[in-house]
Amino acid sequence: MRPIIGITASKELGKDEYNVELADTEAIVRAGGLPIMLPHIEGQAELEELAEHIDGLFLAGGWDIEPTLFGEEPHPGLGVIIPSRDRFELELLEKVLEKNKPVLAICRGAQILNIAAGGDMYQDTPSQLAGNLLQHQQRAPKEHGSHFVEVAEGSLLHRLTDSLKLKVNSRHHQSNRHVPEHYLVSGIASDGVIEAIESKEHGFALGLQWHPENMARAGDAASLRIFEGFVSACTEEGDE
Ligand SMILES: NCCCC(=O)O
Repeated sequence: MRPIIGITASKELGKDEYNVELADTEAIVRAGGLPIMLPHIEGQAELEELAEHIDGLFLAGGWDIEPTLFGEEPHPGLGVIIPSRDRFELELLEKVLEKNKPVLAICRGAQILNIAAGGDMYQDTPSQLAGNLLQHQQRAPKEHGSHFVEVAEGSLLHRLTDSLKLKVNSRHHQSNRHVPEHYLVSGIASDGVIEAIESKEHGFALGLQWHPENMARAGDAASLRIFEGFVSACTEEGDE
């Protein structure tokens, strides 16, 4: 059986509808998984059942994150937030990780993964992180790899991609700041921006600041391997 992979839905401010990116569903299907969209439901019993039904969780990209979730008030550079989505993702993530089911978290998802773990983040990286930053909101096409990421040797990301240096796309203004001890920073850009984190305690809980779903669409080998590794981990978990 193909593993069922829940993709957390995105939502536009003021619109009563959910959406998911085609690139996310396509990358999961191409890797052998069955994607389903997860609306922002509430209720501990409902979330528990949802976590039980899915074989893996894909935390998709999207809007900014409510800063009080990591003990801060809003910075002037904070963008749109959708508190119902933050709440839903954090609660579901906790239940999925409790069950040691695989999690692949993209961009905003990598930030949610870190907040759930007890870390914090820059609300607006360009105005909060000193130094010469790279361009993290590329003007190149979505699938274009525009800067490099140094990958930690022996990490899950290394094993998945078989590479210690990846060229990645970049579309974010927020980023992870402090990452707790039980997580590994497994990818970093040359300006110090954290590009990948992974749990040391779970089989597969990986957060990527870039968008491999767009690069996979264009046939990028490392991105395809990330999705294949994720779906394969979801398959193994489902077979237990
Ligand atoms: N924080 C939401 C993800 C996108 C961004 O960081 O700009």
